Amino acid sequence: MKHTGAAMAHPPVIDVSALVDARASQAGKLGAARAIDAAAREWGFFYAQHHGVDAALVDRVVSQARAFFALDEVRKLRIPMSAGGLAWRGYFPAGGELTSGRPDWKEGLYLGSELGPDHPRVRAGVILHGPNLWPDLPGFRETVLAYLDAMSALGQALMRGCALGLGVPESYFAEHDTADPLLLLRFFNYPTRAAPENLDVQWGVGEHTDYGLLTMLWQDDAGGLQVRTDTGWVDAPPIPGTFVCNIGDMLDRMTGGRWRSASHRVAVNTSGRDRLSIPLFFDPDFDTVIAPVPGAGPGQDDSGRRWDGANLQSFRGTYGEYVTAKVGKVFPGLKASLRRE
Ligand SMILES: O=C(O)CCC(=O)C(=O)O
Ligand SMILES: [Fe+2]
Repeated sequence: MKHTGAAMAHPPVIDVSALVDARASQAGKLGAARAIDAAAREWGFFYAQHHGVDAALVDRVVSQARAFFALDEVRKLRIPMSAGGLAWRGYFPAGGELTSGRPDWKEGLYLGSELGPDHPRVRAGVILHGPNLWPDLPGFRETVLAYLDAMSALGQALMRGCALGLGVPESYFAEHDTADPLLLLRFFNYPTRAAPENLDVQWGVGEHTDYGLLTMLWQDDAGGLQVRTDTGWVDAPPIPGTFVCNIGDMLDRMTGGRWRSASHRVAVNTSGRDRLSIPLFFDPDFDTVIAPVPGAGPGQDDSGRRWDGANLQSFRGTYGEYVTAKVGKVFPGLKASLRRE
């Protein structure tokens, strides 16, 4: 796909206020929806501006994330991912995640919807479902849970725009895929200190696509996120007050490839200070059978252009099946615990 008009230096910034404001006009909603459709086709990425998420809440989340990473490693490792089990929660140190087969030079804390031991899916041992592992920091839990709620509402609003952009009723995704969305939240810190020489590190995060519907990312001002386009890699620089949003594999699949689940990566941090990023993955209900949106064309084999060499358009099954196959590759240690089940 060619970029129209003047070449854009980065994915477009879209005013999404009409999608979050209940009093907005239909024309306003359609304007935002068309902009999302164009960006999703051309880039698979856009910046959401005027998104309505309380800036003070975002500041509190950022402060909590910084406070967590500032703890010494021994304290961070009091909540290791190995203690999170199948729920996929907790802390991993730099070098512990292999996004594209090599260790990423980042440390992270995995969080998500808080589900107690009596929740049916937790009882049944369904992966990605369970309680969080909370660090011992005042206000951490309340802040994260409030942020999950606010971002879930934004995710639903953006999905209404996605539906309108695809020419289906605005409630389409809420009715078919996101009545009970899978929400995963990650705090990442990309250290300035160099990786040890014996570790085969090339990226902060290696090239990959996201698995689900829509990712909404807060990033600090250090930079380093890059997006793959038809003509090469392009920076997605920090823009204050926005979330970087990108289309995941499931929206690519459901639109028959009309929308791009674009490859992206993060360069090793050379900014001279640690880089903080906070992606929120807004994904389909675990048990939803992934089906094409009405009017979507037949998907064509896209294995030739995909980073993982997989033909995404041939995927059939539930989102749970898709994501289960993916996560084991990223954390080999947890895959082993999965096999024991
Ligand atoms: O940290 C970032 O900027 C991007 C992280 C990312 O792509 C991911 O976690 O899927
Ligand atoms: Fe990603």
